[in-house]
Amino acid sequence: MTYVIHTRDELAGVTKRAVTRAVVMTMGALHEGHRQLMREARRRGDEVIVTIFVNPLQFGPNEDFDKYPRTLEADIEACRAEGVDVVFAPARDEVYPGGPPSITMNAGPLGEILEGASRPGHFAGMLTVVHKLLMLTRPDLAFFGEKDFQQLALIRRMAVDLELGVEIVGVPTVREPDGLAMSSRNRYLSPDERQAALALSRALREGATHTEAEAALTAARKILADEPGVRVDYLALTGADLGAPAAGPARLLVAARVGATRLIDNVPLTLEKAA
Ligand SMILES: Nc1ncnc2c1ncn2[C@@H]1O[C@H](COP(=O)(O)OP(=O)(O)OP(=O)(O)O)[C@@H](O)[C@H]1O
Ligand SMILES: CC(C)(CO)[C@@H](O)C(=O)[O-]
Ligand code: BAL
Repeated sequence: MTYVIHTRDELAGVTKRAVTRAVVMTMGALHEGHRQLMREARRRGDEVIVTIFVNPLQFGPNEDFDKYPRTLEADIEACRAEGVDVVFAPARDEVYPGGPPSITMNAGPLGEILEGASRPGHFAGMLTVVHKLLMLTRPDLAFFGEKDFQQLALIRRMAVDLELGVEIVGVPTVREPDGLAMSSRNRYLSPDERQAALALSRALREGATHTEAEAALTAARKILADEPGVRVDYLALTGADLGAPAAGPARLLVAARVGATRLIDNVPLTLEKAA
């Protein structure tokens, strides 16, 4: 029997596998946010793979690659507790056997704004390793957190633009009871800095109570300005696709330094009126 097919839906029908494989990519130092991704992956996948790899390619020369927390034993325990089937924790040479790759991803215009403006090359390095890890693990589903909202948008874009044949699933941000977005980098904060860092989620929460763009930004800006321990890198209001804000679903995003630690956060909001 020879099938001749003409549409991508038909192609998906003939290439569909019996088992649904789900992947969660991480840099380790796992917390409840990562565990939520694993639970979603477990719920939708027959097989769950967690990757743990601190990717040198996405760190700038003055960033925290060397001091990034590495807690492999505890991470494996967390994966076990979530019923993960496979933990893939490769060494650098395993991912980049020939040294740094000469062919890499270009993150396009969306990779140049916000995080991309502050961290040149970050998204190209991130997309390159995500693409490699997708090729190595060959999943049907891949789970990423909304905490890294621009990253999630870029990975979705790459999957569509390059026909990667993987469904990218976004998972809402998991927060500490006091509102702080969970992040491996929260470990760097002193008790005073952690207190100051609460201004980020407080500002976003307050901003999101407004339905007019300028009012949302002004409210968030004021809360950030009132916290001397926080140095804002950017506060931005965008459409839900990170484009210009219009009436409807939008996103309020912040990046700031608290001491030496750079944190990001974002929340959804709905605008009645654009800026
Ligand atoms: N609080 C969170 N809620 C939901 N998903 C999260 C949260 N924090 C991280 N993730 C997601 O977990 C995946 C792995 O992220 P990563 O290992 O970089 O953790 P991280 O806490 O974001 O670390 P970092 O502090 O270095 O930014 C990403 O898809 C990221 O968006
Ligand atoms: C997606 C990722 C694992 C790629 O290194 C990283 O950027 C992260 O942990 O968010
Ligand atoms: N959590 C996003 C990866 C990074 O900051 O390098």
